[in-house]
Amino acid sequence: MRLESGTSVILRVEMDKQVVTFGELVSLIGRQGGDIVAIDVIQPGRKTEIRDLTVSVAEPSIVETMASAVREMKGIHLVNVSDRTFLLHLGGKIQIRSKVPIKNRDDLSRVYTPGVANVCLAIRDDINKSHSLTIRRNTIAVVSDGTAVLGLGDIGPHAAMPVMEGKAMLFKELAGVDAFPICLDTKNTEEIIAIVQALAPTFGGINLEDISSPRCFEIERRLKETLDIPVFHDDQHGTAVVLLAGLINALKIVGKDIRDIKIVVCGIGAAGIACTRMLLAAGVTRLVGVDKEGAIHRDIRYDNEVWNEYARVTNPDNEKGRLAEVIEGADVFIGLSRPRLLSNEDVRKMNPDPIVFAMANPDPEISPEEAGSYVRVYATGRSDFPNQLNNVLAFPGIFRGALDARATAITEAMKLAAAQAIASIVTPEELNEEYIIPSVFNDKVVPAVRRAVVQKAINDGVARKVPSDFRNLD
Ligand SMILES: NC(=O)c1ccc[n+]([C@@H]2O[C@H](COP(=O)([O-])OP(=O)(O)OC[C@H]3O[C@@H](n4cnc5c(N)ncnc54)[C@H](O)[C@@H]3O)[C@@H](O)[C@H]2O)c1
Ligand SMILES: O=C(O)C[C@H](O)C(=O)O
Ligand SMILES: [Mg+2]
Repeated sequence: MRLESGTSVILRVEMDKQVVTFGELVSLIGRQGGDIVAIDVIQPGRKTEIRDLTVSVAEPSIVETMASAVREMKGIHLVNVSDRTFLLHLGGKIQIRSKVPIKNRDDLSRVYTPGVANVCLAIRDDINKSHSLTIRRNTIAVVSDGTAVLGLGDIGPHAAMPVMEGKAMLFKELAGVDAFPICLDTKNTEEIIAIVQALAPTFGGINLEDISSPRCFEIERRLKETLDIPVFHDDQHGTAVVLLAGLINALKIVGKDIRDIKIVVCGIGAAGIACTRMLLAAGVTRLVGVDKEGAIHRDIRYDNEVWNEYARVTNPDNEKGRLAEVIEGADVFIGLSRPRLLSNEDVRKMNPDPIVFAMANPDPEISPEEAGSYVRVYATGRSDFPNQLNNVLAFPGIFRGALDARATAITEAMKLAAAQAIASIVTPEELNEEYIIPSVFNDKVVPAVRRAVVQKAINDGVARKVPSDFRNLD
């Protein structure tokens, strides 16, 4: 179990009262470094009793040793150990609620039959009306197959669900978008495409999430071609938007030009490839991609066709070798791979004023302690360090804008404008090493991204509707 420090856990214990007293259990927990802060009797009994003990611990490591000691105690059966995070997940994190009450027959006949039939027929006659007369107007699907969940890898569709529920919460809380998590029990590209196509009438947009590369590219491309609602692979484009926003601001601090710097991108998967594309579009010329086998270069023919294309457009000096070698002389490190791949020794080989964006979740490629003071600007994808570079800064506002404009697609210009909008929220007076990117909780982010996205959707001709705040503007 992953635990935060200074956390509290709940031990559910079944006690055989003929063998052990509660006092003995309390003192054992105390000796192990646990502080019992609450006791709930779950199932009282004369012989055996089940109790939940809320125990506060200073260090996560204490939990394991304390649990083993409790487990070994005669007369005690440790039913389970759960922390607050687990409890928050009981029964899932979201629910569906009606917008109108059904209190009488009249309500019933309008929300359901017979009244509803006229609405159905209106949509049959003009399916565009589904965007205004159904949940499509404000609902998107968050679709995953569980193959690249955070940096945890292929943990399967069931295990992916808490992340997808979390994404749905972020959509709702930050941008008022209703998002429904859908985890598919298939890794088959064709099946995923067919399923999402079949689901499309229910939704105003599709957010693909945590689908591993290279399948994610084909899935997104084909869905974009065939659907008339926006399809957006968040790990690719959401990440690229936020990364560019962060880089624009970090470069202002170190006074370097995007066209002169050397960037090393570690992890050439969904996020790494999309970020590379966006960086090249933004003017980067010296970029080397590194994956498990080392630098991606032009002297190898890769099975992954996307990497062959990657080798063609990156690595101008055709550098070879492992991360520890190609990091030499880099100005920027961008990690979109796995935890703990970059060492302090590696960052010391970088040019002065290095920028390190260690974006693997939940643990970055290098911790802030390991990065040390040599790194000038350090950012991660996490919320518990400064400079959170996380796609959550992008996807809520992007879909808010796309839904409001009833967009048919999310174009390159819409993404670029979103990146600039995010970067511009940090004013020159505010900008510093620990503040290159606005907080997720900065309430200017979603409106700014939405505005930029709607404007570009209109310019690019993908808007089917001009939102009222964009009408009658000079
Ligand atoms: N901060 C953010 O907003 C954000 C957004 C998207 C992804 N991410 C993180 O980026 C990482 C990748 O996500 P993804 O969706 O692109 O997954 P992915 O599976 O498509 O790509 C991961 C890539 O990392 C490579 N890799 C694995 N071990 C490596 C190693 N030792 N050295 C170099 N490369 C290695 C894999 O081969 C793969 O190509 C994850 O940790 C994810 O949490 C962060
Ligand atoms: O979920 C996140 O926090 C970011 C990103 O989508 C990821 O897969 O890591
Ligand atoms: Mg993701």
